[in-house]
Amino acid sequence: MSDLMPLEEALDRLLSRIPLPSATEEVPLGEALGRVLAEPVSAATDVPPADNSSMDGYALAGRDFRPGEPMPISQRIAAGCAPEPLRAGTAARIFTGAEIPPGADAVVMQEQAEAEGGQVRILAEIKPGQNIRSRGQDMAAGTPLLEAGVMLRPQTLGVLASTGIERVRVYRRPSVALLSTGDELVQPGQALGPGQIYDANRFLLTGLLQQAGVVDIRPMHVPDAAEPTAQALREAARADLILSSGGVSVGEEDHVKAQVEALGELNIWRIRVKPGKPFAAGRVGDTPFIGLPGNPASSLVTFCLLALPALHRLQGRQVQPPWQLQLPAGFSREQPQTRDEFLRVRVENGRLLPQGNQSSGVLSNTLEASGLARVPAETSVAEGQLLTFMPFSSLCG
Ligand SMILES: Nc1nc2c(c(=O)[nH]1)N[C@H]1C(S)=C(S)[C@@H](COP(=O)(O)OP(=O)(O)OC[C@H]3O[C@@H](n4cnc5c(N)ncnc54)[C@H](O)[C@@H]3O)O[C@H]1N2
Ligand code: MOO
Repeated sequence: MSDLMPLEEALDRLLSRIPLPSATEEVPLGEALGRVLAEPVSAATDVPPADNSSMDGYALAGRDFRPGEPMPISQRIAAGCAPEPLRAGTAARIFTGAEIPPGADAVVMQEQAEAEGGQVRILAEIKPGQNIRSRGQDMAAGTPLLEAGVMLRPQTLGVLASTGIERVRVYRRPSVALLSTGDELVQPGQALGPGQIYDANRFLLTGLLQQAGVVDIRPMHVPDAAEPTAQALREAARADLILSSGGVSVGEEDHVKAQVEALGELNIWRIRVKPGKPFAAGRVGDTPFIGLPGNPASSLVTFCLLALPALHRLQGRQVQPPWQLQLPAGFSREQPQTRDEFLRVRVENGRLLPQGNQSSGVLSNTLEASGLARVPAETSVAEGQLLTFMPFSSLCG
């Protein structure tokens, strides 16, 4: 099994051959969710743009304050209003989010004050600056906020909006040709004939691609024959990436590998990963090609570990390793494997438990599994031993 490529080497090799996007476009903030920034962004304004109150209460100047003595209320400042300078010896009625009037340096919350007949008595000690959110305390204008390669999440959009940014420059979205190979495949909705199965991978992989931010997905079905495979690959090479499932193993019905070699090159084939050994990658013409094994669990695992980082790079996104937590095994296994194994597991009482049948043809156990646990090659597992756990929420997003 020494001819199998270790996962990390395959990932490095794969990523080194994925081009960054060449084109960018400007989009309004409201359409930017999930897009990848193509240039750095700095704060356009101070946030908040002016000192403002964090409480409903009374704004005053600390030097005018006499404990227990009434002060005249000289103005009322609601959020959204422009305050007048505070008259000496007076307080201003103020509300959360309203601008602090020039001359005031503290806000007393109304629970610590008594107002009557246009006057207010402050019942507590005050500290200069209390209950004031100062101008620029969140961000000062010009503060670098984001680098190119960052994917825009809802909170990122909120931050950009708070500083008044209306449009962002993002990378153009890549297109992906998605090939399901195999004579046995039919689409859900059709009756199954002898020897046929439903094409689970088209939906599994379409979902994973959509979740990864790909919009232009071009699904194709490819029969197990050399010329139709070549034709499909040529057509697929018009997309920015070709992602296929099946047809990469060693049988003479597996045509994908040979046809990729004929139309371009294959630079990864067979990795030290279970499930997913026959994973292949290369190019068709100049278009990157990623060939996932046909077994659905093998497709899922190799998509998460290899295709997703490649897609991130293709989108211009910084490639980050998935979350990796060390959790104790809730099982033991004496028989070591020759490949690094990625078990579909659930977490119960903080322990990792393999979920159901781990055959690479079984996908239904992912309904209850919450992620993958890695068992290194040539290693047995003792109960309580720490294993690396990667939640699906981080692996597939
Ligand atoms: N003699 C050997 N045979 C196999 C080896 C090997 O080393 N020597 N490796 C096995 C391993 S491991 C895997 S994984 C599979 C992968 O084979 P392929 O990638 O060529 O995939 P296929 O043969 O086309 O299909 C495998 C399996 O998955 C089913 N399948 C395929 N596509 C879909 C789909 N879209 N939806 C649902 N199921 C799909 C297909 O019917 C097969 O049952 O090879 C082993 N063989
Ligand atoms: O390496 Mo294969 O994916 O297990 O059945």
